[in-house]
Amino acid sequence: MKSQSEVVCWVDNRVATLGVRWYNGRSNTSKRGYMSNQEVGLRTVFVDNKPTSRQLRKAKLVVVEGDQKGKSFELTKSRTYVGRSSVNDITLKDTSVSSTHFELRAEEDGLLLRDLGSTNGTLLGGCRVREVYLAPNTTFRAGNTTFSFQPSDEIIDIPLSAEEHFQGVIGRSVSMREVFATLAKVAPSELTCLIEGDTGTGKERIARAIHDASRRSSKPYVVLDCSSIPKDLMESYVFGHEKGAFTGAVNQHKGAFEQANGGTLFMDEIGELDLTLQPKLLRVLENREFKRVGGNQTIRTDVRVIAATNRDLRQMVNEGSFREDLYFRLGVININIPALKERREDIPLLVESFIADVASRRPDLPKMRMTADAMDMLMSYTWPGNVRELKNVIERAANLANDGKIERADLQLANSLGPAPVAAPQVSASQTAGDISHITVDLNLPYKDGKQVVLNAYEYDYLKKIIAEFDGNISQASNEAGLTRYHLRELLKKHDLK
Ligand SMILES: Nc1ncnc2c1ncn2[C@@H]1O[C@H](COP(=O)(O)OP(=O)(O)OP(=O)(O)O)[C@@H](O)[C@H]1O
Repeated sequence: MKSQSEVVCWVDNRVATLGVRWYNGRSNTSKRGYMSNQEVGLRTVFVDNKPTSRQLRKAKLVVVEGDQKGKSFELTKSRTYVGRSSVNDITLKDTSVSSTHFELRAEEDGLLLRDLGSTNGTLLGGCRVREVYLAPNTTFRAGNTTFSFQPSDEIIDIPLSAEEHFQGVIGRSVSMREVFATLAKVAPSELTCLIEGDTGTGKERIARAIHDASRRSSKPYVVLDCSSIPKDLMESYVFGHEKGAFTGAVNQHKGAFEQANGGTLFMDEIGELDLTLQPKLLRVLENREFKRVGGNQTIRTDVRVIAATNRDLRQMVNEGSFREDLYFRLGVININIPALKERREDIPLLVESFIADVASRRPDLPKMRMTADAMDMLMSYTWPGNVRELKNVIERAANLANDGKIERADLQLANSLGPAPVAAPQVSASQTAGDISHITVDLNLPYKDGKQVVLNAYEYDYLKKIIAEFDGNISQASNEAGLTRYHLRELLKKHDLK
């Protein structure tokens, strides 16, 4: 049996192997060195085997054909969105270009050009491409505009945190160290933040960490989950109401802004905020004042707002279901949390912390340890429910383990490809909304976690069926599902079904 430290060490070796894969095609020495002149994209700089910073090569997109011929756009971020809508980093005038047409993502392997489900496609060498790494001076076309990709000599340094945690948020991956470095700078400021990431990636945890590391830490921290509040009560939840403002308003009520006065208001699932309320929220963010529902008095407020979403707000703006001005106002600082499967190096550390967590709550349980075989399974699983799912798997396994030894079977993961076995909802035509007798409700899980388990299983089965039905044709499947091609592709990717 391996001791815990051996397991961690083994995982470190495993991470090193992954590292070699990331740096594929380059010499091993480059892992510790600096970016060479030929390289584009991102490069992580290691000192004493620890990632210390990232280097990003600046580049330009030059329009070589089309209405904007001769125009040049700078690429200075690790992710750049391009399209017709002003919500993008680069806005084009070409009407044959989609609202958000493609993105350019700086990665360790180079600069990735990714079509985002555009109508007219992205073409390189006459072929329609979905994803391709660009070589310097490559030309490609979107709509009637042809671009040339031209790297520059300049390098931008992106700092990484030396720590493997920030206010209780854990991670040792390069992407989380980058998030921690941003949080350290952003938390003491008064800036509004928008946290984006899939469900269960830790957005709420991070919002709390920002509050705890801010000057407001001794003041209230109020959470408002926009997805769980009935539409007609939302305004009252946010701004409060006066007695008699509507039927049932028997007393005056202080809303989230008043409750959070002096502190932080975390608005979770901001994408669910009704369109009619969005201008009112924008006004408070700009003027710091509001009125209760049914009230005439203007109330001043001193609240820092942190919003989070697992939906693609840019897409929602393009579709008209989220206001562009509010999107920009909330995203003064954008924090993007990657899915767990994109930062598997974090898993051992998270596991260690979740095991310690169970141990502190259950001193009656024997000392727990994870077998290398079980850790191997955790490292290769797809984690559609992200860190929340990992936490629940560990919690359950700790209770099932024999003599504290957590083995593969205790994890109850179906395999390394699909979601954990759960009672998936079988909805028949005769079932009415609200009839959930066919779903097993597990009261051992908090509401959000239980809901996610069912949702994951539903998504997985739905995607498998719809893709099989249309023989893998994304356009037809997305039409039938009422999803954009981009959204469907993202869901397939989330469940490793593409
Ligand atoms: N990096 C992390 N370190 C420690 N715990 C984490 C981390 N990320 C997530 N968690 C834990 O995982 C669980 C889910 O996290 P959280 O609720 O913050 O996710 P979320 O992204 O806000 O989910 P949703 O989109 O469903 O609201 C929580 O118990 C949280 O404490």
